[in-house]
Amino acid sequence: MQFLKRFDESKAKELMDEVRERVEDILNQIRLEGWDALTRICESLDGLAPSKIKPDEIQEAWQKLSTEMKEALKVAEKNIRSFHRAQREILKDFTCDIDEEIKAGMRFIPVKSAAVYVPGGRYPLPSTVLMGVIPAQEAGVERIAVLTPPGREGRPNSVTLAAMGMLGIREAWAIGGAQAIAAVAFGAGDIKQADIVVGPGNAYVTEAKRQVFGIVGIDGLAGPSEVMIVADSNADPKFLAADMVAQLEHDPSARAMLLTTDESIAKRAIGEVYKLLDNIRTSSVASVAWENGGAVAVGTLEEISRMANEVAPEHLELAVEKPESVLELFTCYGAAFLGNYSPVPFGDYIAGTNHILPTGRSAKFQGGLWVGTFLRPLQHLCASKKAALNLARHGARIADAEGLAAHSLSMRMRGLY
Ligand SMILES: NC(=O)c1ccc[n+]([C@@H]2O[C@H](COP(=O)([O-])OP(=O)(O)OC[C@H]3O[C@@H](n4cnc5c(N)ncnc54)[C@H](O)[C@@H]3O)[C@@H](O)[C@H]2O)c1
Ligand SMILES: [Zn+2]
Repeated sequence: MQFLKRFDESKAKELMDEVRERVEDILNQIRLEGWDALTRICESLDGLAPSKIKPDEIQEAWQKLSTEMKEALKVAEKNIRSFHRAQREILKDFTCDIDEEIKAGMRFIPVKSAAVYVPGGRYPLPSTVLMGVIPAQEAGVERIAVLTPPGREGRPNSVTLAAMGMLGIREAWAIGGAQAIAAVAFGAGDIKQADIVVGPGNAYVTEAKRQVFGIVGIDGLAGPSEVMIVADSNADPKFLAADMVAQLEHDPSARAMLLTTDESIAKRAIGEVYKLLDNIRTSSVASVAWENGGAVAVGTLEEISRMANEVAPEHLELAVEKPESVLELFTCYGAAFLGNYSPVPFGDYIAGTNHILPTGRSAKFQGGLWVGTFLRPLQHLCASKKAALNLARHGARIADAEGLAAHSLSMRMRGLY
């Protein structure tokens, strides 16, 4: 691989240590002092006390939304719901015969209570309301609480509220950051503890989810955005540049990597990135992200796929001829976008796939948010009296080897009668 531009990794570790300590402190305060600590932290970070968003306010935001925006959100809802409903359908309860006398099975039962974090620090993200809430609804979760920062005007963005209204959300809180995650992970004031906390966020939010995992469930680690674009001579440098800047504008710590088999495409795409950064409204964020987290390299498709499977990017875009067959080379990514006409933003907003996806190499061990995130696969077993004899004979030997006498007894008793 020949790099034309590399990441600047120098500050990354220091920053992560700082975030880890800061978040640990926030979580401890809220765990020990509840609502009082939550209030103190919200006021100091976002300038406002935590507050409940009334159901009327949510419904009113939906009523007041323009017809065009309503239509856009409806199209997104329809597509996202249809993809996630199809996921629910593949998770069927089943029982199988291990042999004639032993049956085993699984049931998929939803968690009772889920909290969905919707980012809103730098930009309001009404799209994340849809991405977090619809899969929970399709899974059959009873209580869905949404948490989102209050925003500069003191209330969450009106489109974010309208999206909640469209989906019939009744519980929402204007609280952001690690403190929002702590509030639903431990419970605080009137905020009840949730069974699972899902949703993307900045480094603080993501680190908070990592630290509360085990006390509550989490969907995964969906931190600052990343894209890896794989391009051959078929690609359009203007498309490539727009797709890179589309990731970079999310956060100064976002990343965009272009790997191409064609050096001239790489050079032209870099030129287009600088042109865009000169003009685009979000260039103050995107330019910092490009300096720190922009990378461009040229190599063979084999070299590229090897690197991609190590980096495990959140988004993988395949701007190549025959993307469907090239996809087979790639095994670690949150979501893949095939061909020149499936840019990542279609997945961000409207096409149906989820945008809450693993970042920071976590696609090596997890996928993105889906209906299964909210469903617990519960296993059960039923052996007949006849099966017990054989199971006890062999099972007791293993228990005896482990020295677990009551285990052995429990099985042998069943085998005797
Ligand atoms: N991976 C994914 O699936 C995915 C999807 C969408 C968005 N994202 C990411 O979500 C992130 C959204 O970030 P955001 O910052 O705009 O909104 P956010 O809502 O995640 O965070 C805002 C909150 O961070 C807290 N905060 C800010 N500075 C802090 C500090 N110094 N110490 C402690 N807390 C602090 C504040 O309380 C604020 O309310 C972006 O990084 C974006 O890339 C990821
Ligand atoms: Zn995006």
